[in-house]
Amino acid sequence: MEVSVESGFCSSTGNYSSKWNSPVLPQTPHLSLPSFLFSQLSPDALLKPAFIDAKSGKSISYGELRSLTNTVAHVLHSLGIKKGDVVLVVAPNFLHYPLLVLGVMSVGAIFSTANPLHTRLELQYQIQDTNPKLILTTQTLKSKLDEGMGSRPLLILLEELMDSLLHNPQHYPTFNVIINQDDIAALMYSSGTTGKSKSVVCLHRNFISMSCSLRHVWEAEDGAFNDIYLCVLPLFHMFGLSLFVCGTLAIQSTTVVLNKYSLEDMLVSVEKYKVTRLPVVPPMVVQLVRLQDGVKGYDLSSVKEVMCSGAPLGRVHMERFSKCYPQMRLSQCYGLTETCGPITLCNGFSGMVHESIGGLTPHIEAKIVDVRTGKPLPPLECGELYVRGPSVMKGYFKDPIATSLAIDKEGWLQTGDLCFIDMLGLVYIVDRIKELIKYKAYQVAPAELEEILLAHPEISEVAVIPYPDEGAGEIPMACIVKKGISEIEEECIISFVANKVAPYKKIRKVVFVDSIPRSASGKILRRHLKAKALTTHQQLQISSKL
Ligand SMILES: CC(C)(COP(=O)(O)OP(=O)(O)OC[C@H]1O[C@@H](n2cnc3c(N)ncnc32)[C@H](O)[C@@H]1OP(=O)(O)O)[C@@H](O)C(=O)NCCC(=O)NCCSC(=O)/C=C/c1ccc(O)cc1
Repeated sequence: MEVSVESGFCSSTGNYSSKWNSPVLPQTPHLSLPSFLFSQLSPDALLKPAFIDAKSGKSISYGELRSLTNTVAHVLHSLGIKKGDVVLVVAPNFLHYPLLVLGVMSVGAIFSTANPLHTRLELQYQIQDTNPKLILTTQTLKSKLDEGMGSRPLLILLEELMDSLLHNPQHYPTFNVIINQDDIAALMYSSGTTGKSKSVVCLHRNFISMSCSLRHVWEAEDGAFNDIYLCVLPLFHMFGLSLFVCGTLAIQSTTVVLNKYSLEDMLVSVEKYKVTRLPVVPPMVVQLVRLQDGVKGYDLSSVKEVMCSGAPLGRVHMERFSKCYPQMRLSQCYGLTETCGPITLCNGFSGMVHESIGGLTPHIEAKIVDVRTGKPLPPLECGELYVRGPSVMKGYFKDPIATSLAIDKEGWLQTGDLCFIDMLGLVYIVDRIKELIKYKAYQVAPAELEEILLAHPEISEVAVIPYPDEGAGEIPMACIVKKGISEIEEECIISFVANKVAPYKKIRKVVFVDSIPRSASGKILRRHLKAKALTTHQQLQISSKL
């Protein structure tokens, strides 16, 4: 076999392998993510803060995290939660969020999340899909969950649960239940490459390998144990969850948790806690560049690295960022909910790797597949990125068809991203093939909005596509074919959708078209439409200015 040391490409298989040597993954079948993480705890870490609340400064040490995780497992058990039950958490970030994740997993239950911005209908869809036995939510969000639900799962307020846990500490024996690496640890939502949002089945094995891999890569950097991370990313999505539950806990560093993102709160926290590593999504980089002068009052000298992911970051923004903040390394990484966290990272590569999303992480293999022939391609040639490895999801929950479309018999996951890999093994994203809009790095599934719009009596055909936007990356735009003599206007369409979806999914632009271009099999030709809609919209803008 001819494997290039530089690129990791094997000319006989057509596969790329990671350039990292692979950390040994635990082989014992009986292992959960929490028990794995706590088994690795060094005595030095026990008194060290694992998480700090940015606003109040309250913290939770590694020792407390371990004992409270055990307490949560006992409390959930006493509430009747058993192995395999789903526990849904609907909440924004808060100090004890990771504790809940670990507590739910320790009882053998399945952790599931929802964006607190979701509407009642969106939450209902998720509840019907995964049938949780228990919902944990906040006082503010409760009303969205307890009205109009059919057979109601048990609902507990997080404020009350946390209050009783923290103010009546009890010493429980170590909770004992057999959890296998192949048991389900979490159900997280993603729309994948096509269709509506689906529940991704993540096994303990997936998260354990993610932890091993992040630890292996991050520990290669100096002073990883002393790093201070700032968590401004939502923990209810995989990017945040994987970094701050699998990654930072594995290297036993400290994470400062911000409940709600604002640029100012982020800067205050960086200065106050001397944050060294800052994982972000592109809109935050854009804001940092835009408000460069406003940033001057803050001491950001502690920041070594800004890690950006979740959506593509434009070259212009990267260059501007590097000019404004020369002391900070801006790196990109890449992952999907389906890969249970990042599968490329820039660590280990020196120099300017800005435009790349980094190299494959340990144990991850890739293939660049020619979209027409299906054949694997060598370095510098562009095709769809396929990935394989121990952190790749088991599949979509109770959806064997979607699973078989996403993962082939050899275990390759189709990412829906058009990429190439260079001679050094660095991966570059060129375009997106999948039907997906990324608004502020949140996933918006066109199919979901199209279904809502088609129910409008004055709409005969519709396609929802991404429209470029500097601040948000992309915004959802509806291309509408009106029915008969309808005179429906843009505002009507925007407000028709607005109250049915979370704010980040709103339609923010509309173009009226004569027809929706389709392939012979009836599939919407989105690429074609995107180009057409862009020009139509730009022409409209020009004529309105004249
Ligand atoms: C911090 C952001 C960048 C900006 O926040 P924001 O400006 O406050 O807006 P929100 O996102 O909170 O809210 C969206 C909209 O809802 C509005 N909103 C807000 N709260 C309200 C309210 N209570 N009432 C009504 N309106 C409201 C809010 O104003 C806003 O509207 P608009 O101003 O018109 O844009 C926020 O969008 C954000 O956290 N985005 C990141 C999303 C994210 O984590 N994405 C990753 C998904 S997981 C995945 O796909 C990939 C996994 C992955 C794995 C590994 C990797 O390496 C990489 C990736």
